[in-house]
Amino acid sequence: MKALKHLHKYFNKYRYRLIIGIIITIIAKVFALFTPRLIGNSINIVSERLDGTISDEIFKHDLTINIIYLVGAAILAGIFTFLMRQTIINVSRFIEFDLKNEIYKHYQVLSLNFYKTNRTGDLMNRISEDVGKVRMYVGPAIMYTINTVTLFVIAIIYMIDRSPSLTLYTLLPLPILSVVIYRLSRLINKRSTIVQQSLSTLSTYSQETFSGISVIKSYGIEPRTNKEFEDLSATNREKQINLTKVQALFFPMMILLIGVSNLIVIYVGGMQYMAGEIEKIGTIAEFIIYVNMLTWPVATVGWVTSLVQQAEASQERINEFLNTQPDIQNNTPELTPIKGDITFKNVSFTYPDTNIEALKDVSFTLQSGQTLAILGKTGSGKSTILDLIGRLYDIDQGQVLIDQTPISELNLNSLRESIGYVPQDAFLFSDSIKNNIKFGKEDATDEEVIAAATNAKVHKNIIGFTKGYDTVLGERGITLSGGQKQRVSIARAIIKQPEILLFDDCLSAVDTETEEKILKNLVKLTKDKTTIIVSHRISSAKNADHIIILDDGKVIESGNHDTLINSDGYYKELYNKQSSEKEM
Ligand SMILES: Nc1ncnc2c1ncn2[C@@H]1O[C@H](COP(=O)(O)OP(=O)(O)OP(=O)(O)O)[C@@H](O)[C@H]1O
Repeated sequence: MKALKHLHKYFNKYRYRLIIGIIITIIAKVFALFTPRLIGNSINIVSERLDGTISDEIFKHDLTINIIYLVGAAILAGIFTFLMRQTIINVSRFIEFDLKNEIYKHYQVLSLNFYKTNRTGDLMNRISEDVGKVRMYVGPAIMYTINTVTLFVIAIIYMIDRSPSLTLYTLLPLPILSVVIYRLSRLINKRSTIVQQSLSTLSTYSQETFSGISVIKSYGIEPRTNKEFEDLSATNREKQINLTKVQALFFPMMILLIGVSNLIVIYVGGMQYMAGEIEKIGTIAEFIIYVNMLTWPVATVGWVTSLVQQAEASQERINEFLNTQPDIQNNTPELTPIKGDITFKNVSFTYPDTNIEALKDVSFTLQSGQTLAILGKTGSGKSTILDLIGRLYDIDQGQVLIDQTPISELNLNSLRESIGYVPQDAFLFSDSIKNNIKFGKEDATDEEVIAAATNAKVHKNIIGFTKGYDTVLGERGITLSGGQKQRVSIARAIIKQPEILLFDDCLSAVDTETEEKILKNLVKLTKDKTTIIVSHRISSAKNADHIIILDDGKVIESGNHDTLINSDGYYKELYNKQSSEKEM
C-alpha cells in the first residue's frame, strides 16, 4: 500500500465528498436491510392468520402496512444507492482527472533524454491504463468495501438478534466463497493482462503497417503482412478463449455457493423451527434473504483485494515516472530577458545514452543580429550545436554563454521563448494550417499568419487548397509535400519574432530557386535577430556573417564566404562542386 500513499493528497482534497459518500452508503444499506425483516414479518403475519391467531381485519391491516414499508424502504434504498454512486464514483473520476493532469504536466518538464529512454507506448499506458486501474481502487474498491462492511455489521446485528446459532451456520460458507472468488479474480486479472499485452502487440503492428502502407505496397509484401497479422490475431484469440474459460467459472461458482448457503439455512433453520428453537417461520425466509444479500458483497472482498493489488502495481509505475527529475533544471526562477549574443567556449559534448562525443572543443562567437552558417558532413554535430543553444542538454566541458551569461543561469522559459526553432524533420500537428503556424504565436492575427506564410514562400500553396488556411493536416487531413511542410514550419518560427532563430537544414526539400527567395526574405526579417542556419548547401550559407565547418564534432574551418572560398578546404570543394552541378 506504500505506492498508494501518493493518493492521500487527493483523498484530502475531496474529503468532504468522501465523508458524505460514506454516510450515504450507510443510509442506503440501512434501508436495504429493512427488506428481509419486513418480508419475514409478512410471512409471520400470513402464518398467524393461517393458525387463526389473528383476525382477518388485523391480518389485512398489518400486511398492508408491511407492504407499504417494504415499498418505501426499497425506494429510499434505491435513491441512496444512486446518491452513493454519484458521490464516491464521482470522486474517483475527479481524482482520475487530477492524476492524469499531474502526470501530463510532469511529462512536459522531463528532458528529451527521458523520452529517448522510455517508449511512447509506455508513457501512454501509464497515463491511461494505469490511471484507470488506480481509479478502480479510488472508486469501486472503496465503495464496495464501505458497502460490505456496513452491510455486514447491520445484517449480523439483525441476524444475531433473531437467532445466533442460525447466524453462525449461515455465515459458514461465506469465507470459502471469498477465497474462491479471490483466486478466480487473480486468475482473471492475470489472463486479462496477457490479453491486453497481445492486443497491444496487435494494434502496434497494425498501426505500423498502416503508417508504412506505401512501403508495403511498393515492395508488394501484403501477403507477408497479412500472414503476420493473422498469426498475431490467432495468438490473441487463443488468449481471449483462455480468459473466457475462467470468466465462465465465476457465476456458476457463485450460484453454487449461494445454493449451498440457502440449503444450510433451510435445513438448519427447519430443524431449529421444528425443535422450537426458532419461534417464527418468517425467520427462515428472513435468513434466506440475508444470505443472498451478503453473498455478493462477500464475493467482492476477493475482487476488491485484487483491484487494490492492481492499483498498487499501477501506482508504483506512475510514481516511478513522477519521481523522475528532469535532467535540465531551471536554476533561475526570475525571468531573464534575452538579447541574443551567443558564445561557445571550448565546448565538448557527449550524448549520455550513446556515449557518442558529438562536439569536441567547439568555439565561436556570434553577436546579436548576426548570422552564422554551419556546414559539415552528416553526423558532424551541427544539430547538436542547436540543441545546446536551446538547452535541451547540459554540456560536459566548456561554456555556452548567451548574452555573456552561462546558459544554465538563465531562466529556462525566457531562454526557450526567445528561440524560434525549425527542426530538420518538420513536425506539424493534425490541425489546420493556420493553427500550425499560430503555434509559434498563439494570439497572432490572420494578417500576421499570412505575412509569415508569404515570407516562408508557402502562402500561394496554401491558398491553392480549397479550404486555404483552414485546411486540416495530418491523419484526417491532407498531406503536405516535404518542402511545403518545411516552409510551414519556417512560417511558425518567424511569426514568433524571437531574438534567436535556429534553422536546422530546413530548406533541404525546397528547390534552389525557392530557397533563394526564402533566404532573401529571411535576411530582411532577421536583420536584428541572431540567426543560425545549418545546411548542406553553399547557397544557404554564403550570405552569413560567419561560417563554420564541422567535421566529426570539430571546427575544421571558419570565416566568411570570401575568406573560405579563397582557402583550400571543405567549403571551397563544396562550393566548386555545387557551382558545377548548378551549371549542369
Ligand atoms: N539524441 C541523440 N542521442 C545520441 N546520439 C546522438 C543524438 N543526436 C545525435 N547523436 C549523435 O551525435 C552525432 C552528431 O549528430 P548531429 O545530429 O548533431 O549531426 P548533424 O551534423 O546534424 O547530422 P545531419 O547533417 O545528418 O543532420 C552523430 O554521431 C549522432 O549519431
